[in-house]
Formats: sequence, C-alpha cells, structure tokens
Amino acid sequence: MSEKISLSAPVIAIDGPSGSGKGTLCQKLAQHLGWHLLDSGALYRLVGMAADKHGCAFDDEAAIAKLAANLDVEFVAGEPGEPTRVLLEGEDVSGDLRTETTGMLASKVAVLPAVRSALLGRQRDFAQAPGLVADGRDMGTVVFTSAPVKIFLTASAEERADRRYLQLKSKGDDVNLAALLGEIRARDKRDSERELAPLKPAEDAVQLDSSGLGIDEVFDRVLAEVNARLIGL
Ligand SMILES: Nc1ncnc2c1ncn2[C@@H]1O[C@H](COP(=O)(O)OP(=O)(O)O)[C@@H](O)[C@H]1O
Ligand SMILES: Nc1ccn([C@H]2C[C@H](O)[C@@H](COP(=O)(O)OP(=O)(O)O)O2)c(=O)n1
Repeated sequence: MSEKISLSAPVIAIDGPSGSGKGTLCQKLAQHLGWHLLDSGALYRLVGMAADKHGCAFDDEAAIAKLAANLDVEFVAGEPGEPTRVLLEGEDVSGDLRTETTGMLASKVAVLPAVRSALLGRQRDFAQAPGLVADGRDMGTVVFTSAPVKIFLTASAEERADRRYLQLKSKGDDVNLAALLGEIRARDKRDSERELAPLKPAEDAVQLDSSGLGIDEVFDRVLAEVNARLIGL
C-alpha cells in the first residue's frame, strides 16, 4: 500500500495529530498557492458517522468498508461568507462533522485496513493540476509517498487541547478541557498504535513543533520550506 505512485500534480503532504493546526495551515496554503485541498480526516469522519448511523459494530470491517467504498456524500457551497454544507446520504451533517465525538468515530473506523484501502483511490484522485495540499495522518507515508514536500506538524497535547477548547467554545459547543485532553490523548494513542498507516512522520518529512508558535509563524516557516523544495519542479 505504501508503494511509490507517480503523481499527476505536485502534492504538499501535511500530517500530524489532532489540533496540531493541520487544517488551518492547509487551508491557508491551498488558498495562497491556488491549489486543491484534501481534508482526508473528513472522509474518515463521514465513514465513522455512516457506520454509527447504520448501527454497524466497529469491528464489522466488511460492512464499514462497503459504506466507505459507496460513501454517499455531497458538498454544497454555502451563500457567500457561509461555510460549505456536507450532506451524508442526503442528510445535513455539517454541525456534527467536526465534533470530538465524530473524531473518535473516525479514529475507530480508521484502524480497519479494508476501510483505508476503500478510501485510497478516492484520496489519490485529488492530486490534480496545479497541485494539492493534503491534510491527514498518512499523506506522506502511504497516500502520497512521492510528495515533494512532507511536513509533520505537532504540538504538545496540552496546547492542542487548549486550541480545540477555544475552537469548539467559539462555536457555542459545551466543552470541558480535561475531557478534551483525555480524548485527544486516546485518539493519539489509537492513531499511532494501529498496525496499518499509523500516525508517524515519513522518513523524508520535515518535523515542525507548533507549540508556542502562532498560525502565521507556522505558515511562514512551511511556505519557506515549500518554496525551497518546489523550485525546479
Ligand atoms: N499555531 C497555532 N497557534 C494557535 N492556535 C492554532 C494554531 N494553529 C491552529 N490553531 C487553532 O487551533 C484549532 C485547531 O486547529 P486545526 O487546524 O483544526 O487542527 P488540526 O486540523 O490539526 O486538528 C483551530 O481553532 C485553529 O485556529
Ligand atoms: N489520513 C487520515 C486522516 C484521518 N484519520 C483518522 C484518525 C483521526 O483521529 C480521525 C479524524 O481525523 P481529522 O484529521 O479530521 O481530525 P483532527 O482535525 O486532526 O482532530 O480520522 C486517519 O486515520 N487517516
């Protein structure tokens, strides 16, 4: 599964644990470069939600892989200034997609090899000209092994929980910092210890610890790396 595939467009692979700032960084990079964006975590989140909705047992690999292979999802652009709405099997799930409960469902279905392979082609199809910024756990190690730029973004678990707390609170969610820290640690453990495509830096990834760095500082450092590595492509 981790063979070197040839890419039809350059890919910037950004991996790391929950709350390290991947989504924020990827959005800024994609916007700055005018490149496509892949939020691979959203695919795993949608499969987790579908499994939950259909009452699948989380060890029923065949049933969940079937849901992953036939994922009925639609992204509907909102009015100007409004976020994109996500429809799963015709139902608007935008409000639940980014919750920690859904993150945990995603992390559970993500350990299943058949689910990961069902989503592989769908993710690789995002690599289109002029380029792709890909956000996930295994972008650099499995999905886009020949990506010319790989970044592994981290931050301490405490700082990541603080960030998530502020993020969810600002959306009006009822959140508890200690519970969030526990959930983040549990997810880190499951994602890092699974057999297939565990969360870990690719050998050729640049590692960046964003603890104590602001969003703009992270962006500037990564953009410098992108510029250095993409010259000559
Ligand atoms: N370097 C940073 N410093 C402070 N807050 C950050 C930083 N990067 C991201 N954030 C904030 O932390 C929260 C989680 O970031 P996000 O990009 O969703 O992380 P991830 O995609 O890795 O889970 C968001 O509210 C985001 O604005
Ligand atoms: N490429 C990916 C992306 C996500 N996952 C799994 C593991 C993660 O805990 C969940 C949710 O990922 P997501 O990136 O949406 O989560 P965070 O925004 O980082 O909290 O999905 C994965 O196994 N492989």
